[in-house]
Formats: sequence, structure tokens, C-alpha cells
Amino acid sequence: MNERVEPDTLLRDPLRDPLRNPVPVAPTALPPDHPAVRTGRVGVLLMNLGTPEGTSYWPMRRYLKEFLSDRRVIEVPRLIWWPLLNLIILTKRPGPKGRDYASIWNNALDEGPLKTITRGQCEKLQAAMGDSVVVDWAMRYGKPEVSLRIQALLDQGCDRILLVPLYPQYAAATSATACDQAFKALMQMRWQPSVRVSPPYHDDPVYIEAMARSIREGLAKLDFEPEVILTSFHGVPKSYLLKGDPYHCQCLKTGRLIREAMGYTPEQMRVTFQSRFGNEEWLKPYTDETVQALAKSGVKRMAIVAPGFTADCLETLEELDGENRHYFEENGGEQFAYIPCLNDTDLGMRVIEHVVRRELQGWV
Ligand SMILES: C=CC1=C(C)c2cc3[nH]c(cc4nc(cc5[nH]c(cc1n2)c(C)c5CCC(=O)O)C(CCC(=O)O)=C4C)c(C)c3C=C
Ligand SMILES: [Fe+2]
Ligand SMILES: [Fe+2]
Repeated sequence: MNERVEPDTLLRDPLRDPLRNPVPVAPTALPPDHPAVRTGRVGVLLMNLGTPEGTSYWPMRRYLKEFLSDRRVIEVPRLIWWPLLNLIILTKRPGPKGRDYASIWNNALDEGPLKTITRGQCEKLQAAMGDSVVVDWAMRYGKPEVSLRIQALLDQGCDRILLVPLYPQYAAATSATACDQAFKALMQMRWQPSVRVSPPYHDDPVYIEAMARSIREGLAKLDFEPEVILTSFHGVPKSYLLKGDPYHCQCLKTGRLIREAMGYTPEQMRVTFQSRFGNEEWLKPYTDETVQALAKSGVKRMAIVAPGFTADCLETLEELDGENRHYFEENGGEQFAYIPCLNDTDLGMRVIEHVVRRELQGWV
């Protein structure tokens, strides 16, 4: 039986449920202090990593403290990590990293690009989905907080919520920690919504095709043809792979599928891992070392693309397009291109909408 009954009526007065009580019954009076009941809608929460509230010392410190205190991100025992973080990293890192953020900051809105782009993705997804769902967005670290945006969805009557970690490849340090944050909020609730989590989409043909088209379009705008293209993914410590995190394998698969879709050899298009942090070994090959080695070996023209990032951010705009361009050029490279992320372009929105519509089946 698919007939929909106005849920508000059911909740306020079960005796009026026409399915259970076809004969009209006198409505039961509601107690005057009966709380408002809002229900019957579906919410979609896009979740990304987060970005500092500003580029000066204190906002940077607050952001780094929240990020680097997450046990899903840093698995070093607390007794060792606490003094390292509080006495060294949080004193030394906010200054230089704040300057890096300042170089990519969206000054018009006074926010990091990750925020601007994620908001754009939310607005465009809402427009594409129409009134069938309420779309919102949140950040795992900083603002807007996951718990507050879940509450906002509940306040609008969403009793079913699809959580969408905006990471094509699953990692405990990204997708899982975003979901932890949502589940932590649910733990406080008397009346929890029903929740679904969208899975990684690292090998989804719609995503692979969007990446391949975006790279082709990016290359078409260049006045040179790269000899090598790197698909660079954010790294994680190698120990996370050894403990069973599927991230490494999902990145390699994405890289291979994009390469095959584009018809390149493994020499022409290679997977590398960037953004190493600390002294531990991370996933290899490292992007920065590869860029330097390519330049030193005589490669003159190269391009980099970052398929693991749904939005451009510090790690792409400053690290790939800035730092790595510099490494290439100072080691003899001549022409370097950074191809932007899918962001909220039509191609990018096609991927997000595809994932969301698929995961909402049966709900809308
Ligand atoms: C130290 C451990 C870190 C792990 C593990 C890690 C994994 C990881 N991160 C992303 C995506 C992003 N990371 C970003 C910035 C960033 N990452 C770390 C550390 C780890 N990341 C730090 C300390 C920072 C802040 C900048 C810095 O101090 O270096 C960003 C950019 C955010 C922005 O505001 O622009 C993204 C995005 C992924 C996908 C990932 C593992 C799969
Ligand atoms: Fe990171
Ligand atoms: Fe692997």
C-alpha cells in the first residue's frame, strides 16, 4: 500500500488514520502543551572537510587543533601526540599555513574556496532536485557544523536524511570521521531521523567520465601538450593502508579508470600522493618527489589533476598549482598546467546529482 497519509495528522491523532480507522471517529483533543511535529520531508547533507574561519593565527590554530585532534586523522597514541601537537605544531604551523591560505583566500566572501565551492554545489543541487528534498551542507571541522545543519534539516520537517561525504574515495580520515560527527549529533536525539550514507563513488562511470571530460577540456585550453599527466591524490600514512583502509586501492582504481578512459599509457598518466605531514612514511609515490624527478629527467611539459578533491582548496590551489609548479620549473621543467577540480561546474554537478538521486531511491 503506497498511499500517503499526511503524517502530521497521523502523529497528532492516530484515531484519524483512515487506513486503520475507515469509519470517522471524533478527533481526540491535543493537549495544549503538545510540541510541534514536523515530519514527512527528505534531507540531503553534503559534507566536506572544513576550512579555517580566517587566515590569522587564532582562527588557524583553532582549525588545526580541531583537525589534528581527530583520532581518525592522527592515530599516534595520545600520550605522544598531545605534547607534540600542543607544544610544537600549534605554535609553529598556524603562521606559515595562514599565509598559504591567504594566497588562495576568497576575499570577496572572506572565506576559503572550499566553503565557497561547497555552498555552490549545495545551491545547484537544490535547484536541480526541486522541492522533493531539502539540500544543505556542512563541514567536518569548523563551520557550518554538522550537528547544527542536521538540526536545521529536522526543523524543516526532514525525518529521513541522506549524508553525502564529498569524497569519491573512502578513507577513515575523511568519510568516516564526517559520518562520526553526524552520528554523534544523532546520539543526542530523542527522535532520530532515518539515515543513509552515500558510498564512495571512486569507480562510478559517471564520475570517471566527468573526470576524463574535464581533463580533456582542460588540456584543450593549453598551448602545449603535456608529456606526463599526474593524477595526484591526498596521501595518508602507509600504516593506514596496512591496517585495512581501502583508500589506497580506491585511488589506484580511479587513476587507472581515468587513464583508460583517456587512452594514455601508465607512463603518460601516473597516480601520485600529495600533502605529506610529519615524519612517518605516507602512500607513495609522493607527488612533489615525482614532479622534481620528472623535471630532472628531462620532461619539459606536464599537467596535474586532483581527482580525489570535489572542490579546489589549499591542497590543490596552493600546493599543486603553486608549490609543485615551482618544483617543476626550478628543476628544468618549462610548461606546467594545473587542471581544476570538478567543483560546481556542470560536470561536477552531474556527478553529485547522480550519486544523490541513486541513493535517494525509495525515499523520493
Ligand atoms: C595529518 C594528517 C592528515 C591526514 C591523514 C589527512 C588526510 C586527508 N585530507 C584530505 C583533504 C584535505 N586536507 C586538507 C588540509 C589539511 N590536511 C591536513 C592533514 C591531514 N590530512 C592538514 C593539517 C591540513 C590543513 C592544512 C595544513 O596545515 O597543511 C584540505 C584543504 C582544506 C582547505 O581549507 O582548503 C583538504 C581538502 C583528504 C582527502 C585526506 C585523506 C584521504
Ligand atoms: Fe588533509
Ligand atoms: Fe591498495
